[in-house]
Amino acid sequence: MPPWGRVILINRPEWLEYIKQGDVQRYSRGPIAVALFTEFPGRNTPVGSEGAEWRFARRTMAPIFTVKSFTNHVSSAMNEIVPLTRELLSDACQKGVPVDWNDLSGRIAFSIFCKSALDLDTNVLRGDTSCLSCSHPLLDAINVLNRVSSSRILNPLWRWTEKINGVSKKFNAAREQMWRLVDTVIEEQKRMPTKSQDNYLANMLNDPEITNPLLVRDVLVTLLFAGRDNTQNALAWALYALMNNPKWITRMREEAVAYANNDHEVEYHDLAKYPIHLAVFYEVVRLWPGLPKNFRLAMFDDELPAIPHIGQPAVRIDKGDYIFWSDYVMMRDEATWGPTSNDFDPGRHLDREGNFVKPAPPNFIGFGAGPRLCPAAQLVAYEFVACWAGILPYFDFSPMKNVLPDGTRYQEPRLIEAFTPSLSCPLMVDVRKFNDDERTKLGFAA
Ligand code: HEM
Repeated sequence: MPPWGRVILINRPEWLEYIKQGDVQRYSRGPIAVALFTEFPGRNTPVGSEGAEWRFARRTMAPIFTVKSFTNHVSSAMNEIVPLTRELLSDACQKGVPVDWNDLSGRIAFSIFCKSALDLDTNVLRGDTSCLSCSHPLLDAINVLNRVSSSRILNPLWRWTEKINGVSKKFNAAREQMWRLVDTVIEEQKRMPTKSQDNYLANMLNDPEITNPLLVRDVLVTLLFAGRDNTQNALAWALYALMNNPKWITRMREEAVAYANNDHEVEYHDLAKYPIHLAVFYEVVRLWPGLPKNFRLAMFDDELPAIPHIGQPAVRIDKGDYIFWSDYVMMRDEATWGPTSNDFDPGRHLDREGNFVKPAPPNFIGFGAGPRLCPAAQLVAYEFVACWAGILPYFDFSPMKNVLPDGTRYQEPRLIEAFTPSLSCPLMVDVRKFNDDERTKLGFAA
């Protein structure tokens, strides 16, 4: 056995759940992942820390993932951002221009987070399509950091190779830029006593237990990254899957029309009324999970339990072994999900009466399990439902028919090699707005 332990690849959900339940106590991310995450998103975050620091970072983030925050802040952000998205899509229809839904999803996700947690208008999303050609320096910097960080997972020599190929310079410049921008947001919040003191950042700054300014910065960076990236991917893969399975668009639309309210977008407390949307969301996360591949380091000798029903005996684990798995492969495994495991079928999360049946570990591990379970699972489900319920009753989408003057055409996206399940290319779609007759037929009051 090599001195650094064995690398054990697992594909049984029972074992993955076992390891995740032992997270922090018996299994850790290990020094490789911690070194990677220390660079980005930062040392003082749940993803980049272990033990007491991890606990403190989780507690620092907790207020953003409460029902109070969803009800007071996220719902009110959705009331601005969803109508703005509709305005933008209407503008695209009027001008007859296609839209890169992958890019637009990122703008929506980024705007929701900035508005709800920081009370910040970033301008990456406006009511006309001209905003689609403008970027935001923070988004650009995070994109560079994400791409470079994920390439490091498979390159143990990155500290050296990046010096030679110049990538480390690019990474450091992007990180400086991101830190500067985040520090500016923090300073502005501190300077503005009249500004709402009831947002997440203000509360964090007023918390007497949070004395480390680097913690505030790292936590914001993590949330900006996670809040944008995974939400973007879920919205983008959803449209890709839905365009290939239009009957689910019809069902979502019917559900959205049934509960549509002229005064406001879907509110958090109404989430349970949207079983079809929730089933679609969970099916998207099953097929394109938040972290397609992952690993842990065993901190003690241990044993993966026997699985009697498949005749699998227990497996010895030694301190120092690395356990690898792929959520992506496991959640498409026929042995767990049946012969249609690779198909997009939200129906598998609905019972006979059409109630949503939330998939859970061990089979469904799209949000992880155990102590490191994604704290945002409920938040992102709400954002997803509110977005689609606010869009599908008004618009129809189809893969872009024409080829643009610069040669851009509709392409089937693939999963790229990254931390998160990012799309390999723009998702170019044509958008069509329903006219009044069509909307009446859909069930909207005239
Ligand atoms: C569809 C959307 C999302 C999916 C599928 C997803 C998935 C996951 C998964 C699988 C993990 C566990 C990682 C592990 O075990 O190593 C995780 C952790 C985490 N997620 Fe999410 N996530 C999503 C959205 C978000 C959002 C919107 C945020 C923040 C606003 C967020 C914040 C975090 C944080 C901070 C952790 C680290 C938890 C820890 O290590 O204690 N996630 N997420």
